[in-house]
Amino acid sequence: MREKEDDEIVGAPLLFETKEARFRGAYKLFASTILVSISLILFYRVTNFPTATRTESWAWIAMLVSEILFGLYWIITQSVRWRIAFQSPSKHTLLQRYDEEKMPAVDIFVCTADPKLEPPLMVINTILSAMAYNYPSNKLSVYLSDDGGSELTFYALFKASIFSKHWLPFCRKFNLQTRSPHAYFSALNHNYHSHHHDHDDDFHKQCLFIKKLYEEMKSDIETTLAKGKVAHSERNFHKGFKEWSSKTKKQDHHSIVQIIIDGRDKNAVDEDGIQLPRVVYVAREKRPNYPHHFKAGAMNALIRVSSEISNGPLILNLDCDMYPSNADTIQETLCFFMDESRGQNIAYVQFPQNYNNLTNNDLYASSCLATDMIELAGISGHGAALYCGTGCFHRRESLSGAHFKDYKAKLDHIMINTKIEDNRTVDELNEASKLLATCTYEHGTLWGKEMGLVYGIPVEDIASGLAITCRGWRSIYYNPERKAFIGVAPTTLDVALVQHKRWSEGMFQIFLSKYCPFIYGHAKINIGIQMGYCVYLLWAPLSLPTLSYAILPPLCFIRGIPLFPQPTSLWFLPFAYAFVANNGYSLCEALICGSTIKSWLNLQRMRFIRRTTSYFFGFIDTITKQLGLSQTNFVVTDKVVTEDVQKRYEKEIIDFGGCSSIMLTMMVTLALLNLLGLLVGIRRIIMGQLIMIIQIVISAMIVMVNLPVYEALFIRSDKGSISSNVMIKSFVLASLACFIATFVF
Ligand SMILES: O=c1ccn([C@@H]2O[C@H](COP(=O)(O)OP(=O)(O)O[C@H]3O[C@H](CO)[C@@H](O)[C@H](O)[C@H]3O)[C@@H](O)[C@H]2O)c(=O)[nH]1
Ligand SMILES: [Mn+2]
Repeated sequence: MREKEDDEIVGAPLLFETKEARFRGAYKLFASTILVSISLILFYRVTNFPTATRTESWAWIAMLVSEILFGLYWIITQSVRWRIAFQSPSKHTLLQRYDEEKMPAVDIFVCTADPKLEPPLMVINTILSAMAYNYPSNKLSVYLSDDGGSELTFYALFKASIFSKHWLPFCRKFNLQTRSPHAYFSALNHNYHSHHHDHDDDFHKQCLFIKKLYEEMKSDIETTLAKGKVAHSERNFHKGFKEWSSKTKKQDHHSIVQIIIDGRDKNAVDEDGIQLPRVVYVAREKRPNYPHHFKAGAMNALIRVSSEISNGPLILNLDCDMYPSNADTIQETLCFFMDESRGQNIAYVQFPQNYNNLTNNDLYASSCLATDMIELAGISGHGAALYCGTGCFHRRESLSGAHFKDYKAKLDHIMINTKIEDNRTVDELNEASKLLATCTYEHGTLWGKEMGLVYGIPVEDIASGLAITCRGWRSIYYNPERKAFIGVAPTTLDVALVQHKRWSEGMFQIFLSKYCPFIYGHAKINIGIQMGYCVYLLWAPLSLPTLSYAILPPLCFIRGIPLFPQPTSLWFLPFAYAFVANNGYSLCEALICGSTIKSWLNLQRMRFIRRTTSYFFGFIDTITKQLGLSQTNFVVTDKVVTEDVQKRYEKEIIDFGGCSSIMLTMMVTLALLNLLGLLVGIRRIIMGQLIMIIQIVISAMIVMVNLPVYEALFIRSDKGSISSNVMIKSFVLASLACFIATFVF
């Protein structure tokens, strides 16, 4: 019987196809020329070592070390450009081959951490779009993990569960693609007339009605939020509110599990009489003396709680600010997992992160187009994907810690639903689940080590993905034409830098920990994957060569020390080539990926600022943590913006407001130093010291990138500009550096 089934599948269309990018040969040729120029640069450094003064020798050594580091990093980045793989799933083949009965149940996890930083309205928009997936609702369960332990969030979720009774039928009836009410209504406001339902009277009426319901819910939630507590009259509508008392605090409360919509309840239906998906609120127990392991802890509690309630074999993990924006994503993803010949060893399918609030030229370079279209697909070419914490579908088994070989031994079926009929009441299920979400539950277990997400690293996602890959699983990166998930990008420099500091720090921590891909992955994953991971893990140390390139050239101008060859010398060529080829290539890559020249320039600015601030302080903090001087933290990014900030953001004016003063001081000091260097350098060139030309170009580039910094220092006076306090500090520091360079060394 079994054989016959296999026979039928042989020769049948595949559920997904993998294609490799073209022109790889040409690229390899081009990359080799850069490699040659890098080697020549290093050769030049070693053979032309200056011995005249000690200062000169030290400066030279610093340049040599920086160039070695840049060179090594460049080699690492080649791994993700070697074998770029694009995936194309075939939803139609899937639907032809499997009927709904055979499809696996999907548990969707949404994490939120604080009702002030992450507005409940945003959270429920994500929940509502997840509930509205075009998928049999008896197979969908949506879990909200609330690390804020807030009744305000619970209230919003409860309200959303009522609104969903209208929203879901509406989405179905008019086959909406965007199923986040907020996103849908905002888009509708912008281009109502271009909407194809324009003349449809029925649509028009219903749309107005639903919109009114949404507005009412929104205003209820906002009023409650403003009051800071749920009104007495409202509390009577759900017994779940009893879980909160005046003593409940964010970091000190018992575990709360409330099934708000019970997927088995025949009365839990929408306006069309169709079953609603299950909705569960979870706030794991928090106590002051117990570490809660941030998002990783929340995810692990959800894995356990959901296994008790629905136990879907597939898990979709979302941040509260990432809403599903394509109703068919689950089916597309199933093409990978359910492919008969290649699906069994896939642990997870990761989608890229997209944002709906980017400015025309992506002011803070949040979109990472080249990363999404090329680099991540480049790791995929080696058979793995980076798990990025959101927009990722996991096989429950692999996420929970199974090794592929054990899994294979256990079952050779494609995803099957293992949940057996459960006759327990909602209250019984709530109580049973609560026990899985207590502070002590994990004591003496392998949770956070070999089971679930890994603890102790602020980018729990990357480390966990790596651990899963090393357990023998493959993973897929899929970047579909129509965006699958859309989130919120930072709208101030501060948030952008804090986020990158956490990332660079967490990733470097992975590199230094036992999870270092070269060691942990040795003999388990191929070298392409090991290197691919390191493209990101090494952001923090990359700050050091960047800083020396930003500091030494201007200081050496002042002293009159040349660091690069004469423009008339042949040695000038490899430097010039490496510079032009790298930047030219990066620009082409960006343009091919659909970016504009201006966005590319913004990316260069943000890269410079990130490397010299976020990554540098990330580096320092990682080192102090290694020495045991401080502890891991997870600074949740603020997703709320004031009108003032929003206006500046829309006008693409950099908002320096709120920036940590140490990061700002660093930024301004470097900007001033290079401005000064440039002026002195120009004087030297005029005096005929042509040898300074490369140094001048470097400083000139840094000055160009920093134009908005000078503007914020000397011209602007709005709230997003730089305070005089920081300006004075930076002036003193920059002058001190010049003074030391001139007189001390
Ligand atoms: O104690 C915590 C802290 C955070 N979160 C949630 O984690 C998510 C990510 O937090 P956010 O502040 O938005 O961080 P980002 O920098 O935007 O997140 C990126 O980086 C994180 C790792 O640093 C990944 O976990 C995320 O998926 C990825 O989107 C949010 O949904 C939070 O609610 C928790 O549930 N509990
Ligand atoms: Mn986020």
